[in-house]
Amino acid sequence: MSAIAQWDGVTKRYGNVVAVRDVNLALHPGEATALVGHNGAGKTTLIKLLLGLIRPEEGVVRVSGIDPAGAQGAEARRALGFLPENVAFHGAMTGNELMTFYAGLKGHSTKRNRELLALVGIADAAGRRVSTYSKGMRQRLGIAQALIGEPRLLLFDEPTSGLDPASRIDVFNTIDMLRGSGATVLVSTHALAEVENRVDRVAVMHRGNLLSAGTLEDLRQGVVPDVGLRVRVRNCETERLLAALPPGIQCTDRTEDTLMLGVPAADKMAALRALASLGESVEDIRTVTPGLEDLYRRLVQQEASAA
Ligand SMILES: Nc1ncnc2c1ncn2[C@@H]1O[C@H](COP(=O)(O)OP(=O)(O)OP(=O)(O)O)[C@@H](O)[C@H]1O
Repeated sequence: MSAIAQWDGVTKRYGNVVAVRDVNLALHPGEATALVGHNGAGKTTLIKLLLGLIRPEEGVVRVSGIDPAGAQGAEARRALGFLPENVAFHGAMTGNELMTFYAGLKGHSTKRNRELLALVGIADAAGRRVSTYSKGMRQRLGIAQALIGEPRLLLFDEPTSGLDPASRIDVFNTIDMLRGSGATVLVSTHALAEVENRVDRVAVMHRGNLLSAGTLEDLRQGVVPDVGLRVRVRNCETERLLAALPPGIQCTDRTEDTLMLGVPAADKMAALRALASLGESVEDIRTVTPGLEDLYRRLVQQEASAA
């Protein structure tokens, strides 16, 4: 599948600070990708590079095959919709006026503006000054302006920061809808649990390095080759059970009545049989699939211990 956007061997420095280092990443048509990482990890820098606002010191950035900071950058940017991290609008203008303004800036017709405002749920407030909007409504307006001109690639920089739970769900529903309509979406976010089932791929940034990129399953394979088992133990017999575990089973965490075990995937059935043979001390066994928060934490830990 050819990429709609890509960073090839990209390094960007601000003075002595290496904001992103040798990043290789591609966005594929029709897919939603979450860009996750701590504050200062380099997420916004990657987005600014795609927008052509900054140039890399090393490597190549392409949007639809075009250098977005080059002579044909304006053409590449026409395919982009962007929601900045801190969306700020002139409070004296109405939603309608702002949409007209942004359509003019982008060189697109205003014909679909009303439809876009309805899509994000603020059509009724379109005639009101933006200074009367709540934070969530401003964010919705930000999404509506990003959708002007039906961009094929949408870049959302922390679209849910500062929003209440209902508005956060709405934002992710909109992302789902865009993805369903065939758009490519890159969403930079700290909301790992919220995003995990809403995107096709995840790219994990840490201190300017891309630690991992792929589907959640790719991340799981790369980070946790073991199967996780949560074993509930009767009568606080954890010590006895630990001593009786066959080799190859690692205890990763424990409480008085629960053991978290890691088992190589190939040995899962053998491990389950061994646990079952320990008799009534074992009250319950559940396999545990690590979520994005867990995977992210482990990736960062791995990086820290390798450094
Ligand atoms: N204009 C700039 N001048 C100097 N340093 C910068 C500039 N922009 C970003 N940086 C630095 O580059 C690094 C990456 O910043 P970036 O904004 O890309 O991170 P981020 O992952 O988007 O962070 P956050 O989640 O806080 O928005 C940080 O160390 C930041 O301080």
